[in-house]
Amino acid sequence: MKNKIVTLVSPYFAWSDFQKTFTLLKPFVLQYKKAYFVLSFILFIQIFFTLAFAWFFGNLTDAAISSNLDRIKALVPIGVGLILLNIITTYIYIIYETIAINGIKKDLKSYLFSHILRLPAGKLATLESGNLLSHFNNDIHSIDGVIGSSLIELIRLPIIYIAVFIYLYQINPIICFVSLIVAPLAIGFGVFFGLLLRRNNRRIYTLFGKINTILNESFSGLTVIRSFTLEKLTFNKLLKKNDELYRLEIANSKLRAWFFTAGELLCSFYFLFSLCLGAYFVFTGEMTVGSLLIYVNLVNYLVNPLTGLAAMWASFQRSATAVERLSTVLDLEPESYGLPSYNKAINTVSSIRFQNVTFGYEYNQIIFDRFQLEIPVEKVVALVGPSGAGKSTLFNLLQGFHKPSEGDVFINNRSTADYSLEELRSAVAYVPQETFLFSGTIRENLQIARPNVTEMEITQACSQAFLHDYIMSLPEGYDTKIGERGIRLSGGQKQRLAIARAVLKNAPILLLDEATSALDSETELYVQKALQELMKNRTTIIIAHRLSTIQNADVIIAIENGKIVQMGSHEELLQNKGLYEKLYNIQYGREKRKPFRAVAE
Ligand SMILES: Nc1ncnc2c1ncn2[C@@H]1O[C@H](COP(=O)(O)OP(=O)(O)OP(=O)(O)O)[C@@H](O)[C@H]1O
Repeated sequence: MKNKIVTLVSPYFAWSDFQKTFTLLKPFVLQYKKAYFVLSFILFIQIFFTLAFAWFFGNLTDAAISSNLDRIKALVPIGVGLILLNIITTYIYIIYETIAINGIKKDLKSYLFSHILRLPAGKLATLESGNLLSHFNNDIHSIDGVIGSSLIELIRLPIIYIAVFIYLYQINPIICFVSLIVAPLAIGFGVFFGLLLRRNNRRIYTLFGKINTILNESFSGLTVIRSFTLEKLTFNKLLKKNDELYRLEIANSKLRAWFFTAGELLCSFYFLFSLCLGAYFVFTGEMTVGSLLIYVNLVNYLVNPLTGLAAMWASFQRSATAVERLSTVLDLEPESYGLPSYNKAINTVSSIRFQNVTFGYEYNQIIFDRFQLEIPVEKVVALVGPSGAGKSTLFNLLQGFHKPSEGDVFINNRSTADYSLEELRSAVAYVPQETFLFSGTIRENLQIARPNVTEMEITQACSQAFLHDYIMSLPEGYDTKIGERGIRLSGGQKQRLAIARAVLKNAPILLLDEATSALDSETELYVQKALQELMKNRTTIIIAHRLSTIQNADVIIAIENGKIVQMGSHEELLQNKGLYEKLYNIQYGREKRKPFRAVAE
């Protein structure tokens, strides 16, 4: 039986929830301890006001009934003073509460973003982009339950309950004791509804994430949606989730309505009961009318704190769900302590070596098994092989995006694990298959290559990438906006912009992931020329999809299933009947050998 109850309750209530929530938020809350100190101080003043106002009304009533004008005259300035002080403290309270809550949210947002930026590629790949956005847009905004007024209420409500209880006990102990009977009922209600709300909130937050993912994917994959006429399907997918969310929100509001109605009912009955009992005591002469007024003013504080605590519990459950979701990201170990920034510590490269590298992205997956490769420095090395052979994985290992489970990658006879991430990545210029452009101007997209690039370096790099003339033909030149809201660059122009970025980065190692899409021969020629300039005096590794582009490579390495099966020059490999010749024949056919050699001189 006991185990059954534990199993039933544990999804809703776990001590670890409290621990997790407070451990995660503690450092952020401590940053604003001054604000919390002011809020706590005001809290005590407000408790004093609550009692003082009740005392004021009661005494004023008694003074009026006994026609004591002097007493009335003495009480009026006290009432005015209390009102003024109350206004001032309320004002200060609002300001400091905003400072604390928004400050914590701001810090948490920055911390979360920097944490995500520092996560290893493998772990980041497991997180959905929609969920990541949802952490910023929904989860962080839902932590009020543990950092805002609810936290203050947690302190205020028990204190106000005790203070009012003691004060009213002096006036009439019997009515006070009735509140003790109501207390367990009020707390029970709150806990029950709070737990139900928690279950719904979990589902709601998961749906927020899913909806964000659908939206995110739809906007970035709009072309695919259109060409496969997936509009209706995508719309229905969103519609389904949206309906589900709507139903859950309605269910949530019904729960909240039940909860508040039950609380209200309890308070009203208790109020009515105490009023009748009080009226009876006035009738028997055991209480004055003024005392009854004090009672009427304060009696709600004997039940409200209890239902209030329950409401706070419900709000806590909401926040705990949000924290639970945030901790799925924050619990992941980042790969560096600080945020990497450009740091060119490796100026020249004397050796690059993969030594006994064993690696798989997932547990039990083996892509490389004791892989050995020495990359000749300041040469052009081309990697060829069928899809899935492991070419991109070699790039990932060299840049430290993933770490080998055994063995090591060495640069200048030093393990890449011993370089900081910023040293390692600043030594590599990577030209990906698809160039990513940030929204902003052409200049801004080039400036990201390295800090403090000069105007002259930018124009030189663009000239070297055969892009300068085109940029200058645009009305706003280098200030032309590109990216989401700007002009669209063609595939070849994007590639050349990526090459210009690599020229500006001026790193000793160049990694080129050749674009699979074929360019027209003129653009191809420009891209090839730009690349040849870029490759001078650098150690270049190219993943070649179109074999036409690598005939001049110093070494071609053919990889299959994570193993080197051939190595040599274009001519050497063509003469051997092996993987390279097979790939070459698939792409060009024997009869087309001649035109192949004419490209990109
Ligand atoms: N993030 C990942 N998680 C799990 N497996 C992966 C991941 N990335 C790649 N793989 C797997 O690793 C293997 C090697 O992939 P890799 O991308 O290195 O091949 P490739 O030779 O570059 O292929 P392509 O020429 O098609 O780009 C493949 O079987 C692929 O499915």
